[in-house]
Order: sequence, then structure tokens, then C-alpha cells
Amino acid sequence: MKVLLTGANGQLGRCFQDIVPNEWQLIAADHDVLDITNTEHVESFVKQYQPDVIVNAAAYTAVDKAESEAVIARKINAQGPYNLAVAANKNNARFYHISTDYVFDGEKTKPYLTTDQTNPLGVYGKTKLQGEQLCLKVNPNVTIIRTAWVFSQYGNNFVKTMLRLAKERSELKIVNDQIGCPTYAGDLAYCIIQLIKQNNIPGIYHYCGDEVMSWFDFAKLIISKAYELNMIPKLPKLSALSSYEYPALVKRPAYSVLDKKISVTIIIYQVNWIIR
Ligand SMILES: NC(=O)C1=CN([C@@H]2O[C@H](COP(=O)(O)OP(=O)(O)OC[C@H]3O[C@@H](n4cnc5c(N)ncnc54)[C@H](OP(=O)(O)O)[C@@H]3O)[C@@H](O)[C@H]2O)C=CC1
Ligand SMILES: Cc1cn([C@H]2C[C@H](O)[C@@H](COP(=O)(O)OP(=O)(O)O[C@H]3O[C@@H](C)C(=O)[C@@H](O)[C@H]3O)O2)c(=O)[nH]c1=O
Repeated sequence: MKVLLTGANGQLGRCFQDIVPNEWQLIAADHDVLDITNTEHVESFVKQYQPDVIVNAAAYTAVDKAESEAVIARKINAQGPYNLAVAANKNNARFYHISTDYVFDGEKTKPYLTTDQTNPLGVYGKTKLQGEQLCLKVNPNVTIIRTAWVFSQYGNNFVKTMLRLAKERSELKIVNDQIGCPTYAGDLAYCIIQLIKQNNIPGIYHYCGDEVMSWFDFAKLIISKAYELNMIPKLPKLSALSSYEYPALVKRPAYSVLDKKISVTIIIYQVNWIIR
């Protein structure tokens, strides 16, 4: 099986490379090798390598910054996946694209189903939704996996921010009224690999970690674990805030738990990486 991985240097991209089956031939293309917004290059690249499967791990993920960079966010999160979906279609490759819980407005109080109404609150969520819609429009064989609150040992994420702030500050102030499910990027990579192996039915899937919590709960967990492992010298004070009290540029969903229908046996525990 020949697999083209785009956005190979991101959190998901790197975790995917770590566990890709040995017998698969992987073409790991980071931003420098393949810019997914370059329509002609995407077309020629896919034609040249003829992958059986394309996994798109490339995205614009800076949620607040997207508000002032809507054009570039749209190019990467909507035009890019569209280019890949078209190229996959032309070359008979199965296409796996990743989307987000931020396509929802968070007004629900029960886990979001794949069939629930979307209503993104900010530019990032809107561009990710456009990406989903464009892919589904041009390619009947696309699999879209919505996930949430991704963290890993790679790149930037909430866990790393908390560890950094815990070393710099004596008090951390964290929102306690946004509820979701932290997802280890390695588990997500594993899930995608299982779907590919199972030759799944195309369509929209939800996948996230099992634990439901607020960002405040997540911060508490990270800080206590890090302290236990001597990764931070002292325990900072943790104070719970409401979203109104936190100076964010864009509103996040209050509740974005995804109803996880994909069942895979997870072999990597979600906090394992912190021990490395
Ligand atoms: N992070 C999260 O909390 C969540 C992420 N998701 C989704 O999961 C997927 C993976 O996210 P994650 O691994 O965290 O993302 P990262 O931000 O860690 O990685 C994204 C990668 O995409 C690359 N990239 C950006 N623009 C382009 C481009 N034009 N062409 C090719 N590559 C590009 C970046 O490279 P460079 O830095 O060099 O530009 C980076 O390596 C994304 O679709 C994201 O929307 C969903 C829910 C939560
Ligand atoms: C750093 C920090 C953040 N926060 C809040 C802001 C925000 O509401 C929440 C999470 O902050 P972040 O900016 O790290 O997370 P954010 O960028 O909103 O994370 C999102 O990223 C995109 C890519 C997704 O797809 C989503 O699933 C989700 O993971 O915590 C605090 O309350 N205190 C703090 O010190």
C-alpha cells in the first residue's frame, strides 16, 4: 500500500509516521515538499507518485490568529483539501481528511453526532467546514474524521503551553466552561491507520479521547502529572475562569464532545508521551 501523507511535520503527521505499518510505502510530504494550496503541484505530485491512499494532516490551526488571516486560513483549510480531493479522485486514491469539533457551535449538551447541524463560531471552524463540504462535493470516496483538542509530544498544543506557563508563572488562569475531549495525536493516527486497513465506508466520522473535561480540568491533570514526574519544579496555583474573563479573540464552543462511533483498540495511552 502506497500512502501519501501531507502536513507530515505537524502533530498528527509526526505521530502517523511513528506508527505507520512497516509494509506500507509512505511518502511523507511536509509543507516544503508539497504545499497543498498549490493546485498544479498537488495534481502533478499525486499523478507522479500514484498513491493508493492520501492522508491530509496539513492545516491552518491557529484559532485566534485565523480571525485576522482568514484568506490564508481558507486557502489551507478549504482550497488545500479540495485540491487533494480532486487529485485523489482523478487518480483513484482513497482520501482521508481531518476536521474539527470547532465546526459546531457548542450549544448542545449531549455528544455531537456526525449528522448534527454544524455552525462554526470563528474563522478556523468556518474554513474547516468549507474544507469538509468541498471535499464531499467533488469526491464520493472521501473519509472525514472530525477530532478535538489534539495534543502530542510534537508541535504546539495546550499541554505544551501549560508546561511552559507552569515554569514561568506562579498562577495559571484557565477557562472552566468549555467542555471537550482531549485527543492524543498518536491515538488519532492509530485510528486512521485502522480505518485504512479496514477499507472503511467513506463519509464523516467522529474520533476523540474518552475523557470529557474542561480546559481547566485538563490543565489540572497536566500540571499534577508533570509535577509528579519532576517536569516542573513547583505547583502553580490554578484558577478557574469563565470564557468571558479570558481575553480570547474568538469564541470557542462551550460543549464540543463528539459522539465517537469508531471503535478501535487503542494501544497507546493518552498521557504516555509526557513520561518520555
Ligand atoms: N490541533 C488540534 O487541537 C486539533 C486539530 N484538528 C485537525 O487535525 C489535523 C492535524 O492537526 P495538527 O497535527 O494538530 O496540526 P499542526 O498545526 O500540528 O500541523 C499542521 C501541519 O500542516 C502544515 N501546513 C500548513 N500549511 C500547509 C500547506 N499549505 N501545505 C502543506 N502543509 C501545510 C504545517 O506546516 P508548517 O508549520 O511548516 O506551515 C504543519 O506541519 C488538522 O486538520 C486540524 O485541523 C482537529 C481538532 C483539534
Ligand atoms: C493558554 C491559555 C488558554 N486558555 C483557554 C483559551 C481557550 O479557550 C482554551 C484552549 O486554548 P488553546 O488556544 O490552546 O486551544 P485552541 O486553539 O482553542 O484549541 C483548538 O485548536 C483547534 C486547532 C481545534 O481544532 C480544537 O479542537 C481545539 O483543540 O483555553 C486559558 O483559559 N488560559 C490560558 O492560559
